[in-house]
Amino acid sequence: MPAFDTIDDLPADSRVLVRLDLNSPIEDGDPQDNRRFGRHAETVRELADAGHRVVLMAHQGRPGRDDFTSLAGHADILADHVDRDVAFVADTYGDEALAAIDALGAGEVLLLENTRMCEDELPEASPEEKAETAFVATLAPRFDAYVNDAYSAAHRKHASLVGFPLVLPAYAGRVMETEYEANTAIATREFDGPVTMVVGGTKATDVIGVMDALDDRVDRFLLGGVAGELFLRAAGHPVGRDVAGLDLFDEQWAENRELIESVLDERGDAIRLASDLAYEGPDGDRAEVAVEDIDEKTTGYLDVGSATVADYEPAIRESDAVFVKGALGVFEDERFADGTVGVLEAIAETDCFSVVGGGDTSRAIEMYGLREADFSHVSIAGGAYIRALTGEPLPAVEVLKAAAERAEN
Ligand SMILES: Nc1ncnc2c1ncn2[C@@H]1O[C@H](COP(=O)(O)OP(=O)(O)OP(=O)(O)O)[C@@H](O)[C@H]1O
Ligand SMILES: O=C(O)[C@H](O)COP(=O)(O)O
Repeated sequence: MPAFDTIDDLPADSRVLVRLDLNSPIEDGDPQDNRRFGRHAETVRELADAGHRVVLMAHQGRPGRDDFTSLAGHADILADHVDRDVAFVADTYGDEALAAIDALGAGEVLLLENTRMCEDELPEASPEEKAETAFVATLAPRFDAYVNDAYSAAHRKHASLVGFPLVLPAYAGRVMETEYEANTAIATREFDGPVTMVVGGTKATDVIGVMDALDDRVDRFLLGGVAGELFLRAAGHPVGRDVAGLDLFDEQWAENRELIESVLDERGDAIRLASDLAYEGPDGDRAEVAVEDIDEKTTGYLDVGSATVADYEPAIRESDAVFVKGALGVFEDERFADGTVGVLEAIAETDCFSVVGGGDTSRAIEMYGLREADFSHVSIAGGAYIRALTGEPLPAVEVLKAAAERAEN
């Protein structure tokens, strides 16, 4: 039985207020289509097809940043995915919004303005405090139910995520359901064979925390990316040189050195480090070097090498479950995609339970023509995925669970 009620449990002909996560890259002021739209479209379509009146809330960017924009363009992209009209109103809970909500017919869909344009949304606070805001108190009485589909924002204690489910019967949408189940599997499911975690990317501080927390749930960690180079450094290799003016290595090294050394010391037998690395050679081509032959920190490395991929592939094939967090190299540049793509291909070829997480890393799947269907789950969450892996509760999920308990009693 799921931890919360789902849209299967919604009473017929409901007026539903639905929270999505349509937070997207913005280019020249316009939102760019991405996998979040396609995923949420499933929930929206299902609700509209069932004849509910569907009012959507979502956020975009953060106040003060360039990506903080209206959701007008998001409504158009979503409409293409849902294959029906998605009306938009440039208001969150004022008279215009209320009029548009009241005018909505059965099976119709309306998107409200960026929730973060409403003052009550952002400061993080308890569900009880958020439920008392004018935003929640004004909108809630117009609805029969609240649906949360925004798993990827569930680590935030914002009004649209934790306030409404306290005062309305609350349900999980399809994205919330599948993300929750897959992303908590590492902590909750029993697997018959080895559990492997591929660890890479640039946010070394986050993933090292995950490695520390998952210590007893993971049989082997396959390392690459910035985190991998920091572990190589702890093992005595002079690697981790920043290129292109970025500061990815030294600060994270200073911050995590002790933890890295202790994780390596305690779980060294479970940690596989790259045996070779790739860099940009003098003629601009990909060049590789064995880690043993690196004796000076003069080169910036951008991928794991081919011997490392050959070493990681059988480890993946023998696994019963593989979780991916972070890319093994700068896959956006074709020359340095071999590590990330090689590992993803190996996972796709096996029938193990597999979850690929992280907004950037999962982009490699479409960039290099892999099929999402060959993985058990490709997450659309970033920060929430990291927290799920460490077993940290997500506030918006906790309120959904509490709502289900309330409904049962
Ligand atoms: N050696 C390296 N040097 C610099 N960047 C690297 C290296 N290896 C991987 N990367 C970069 O890591 C990025 C992915 O890492 P990130 O930590 O952002 O992971 P993610 O889990 O995909 O993202 P998010 O948390 O944003 O959802 C890729 O864009 C890739 O270019
Ligand atoms: O894009 C995301 O990861 C989520 O929408 C959360 O966005 P935030 O980090 O701005 O809260």
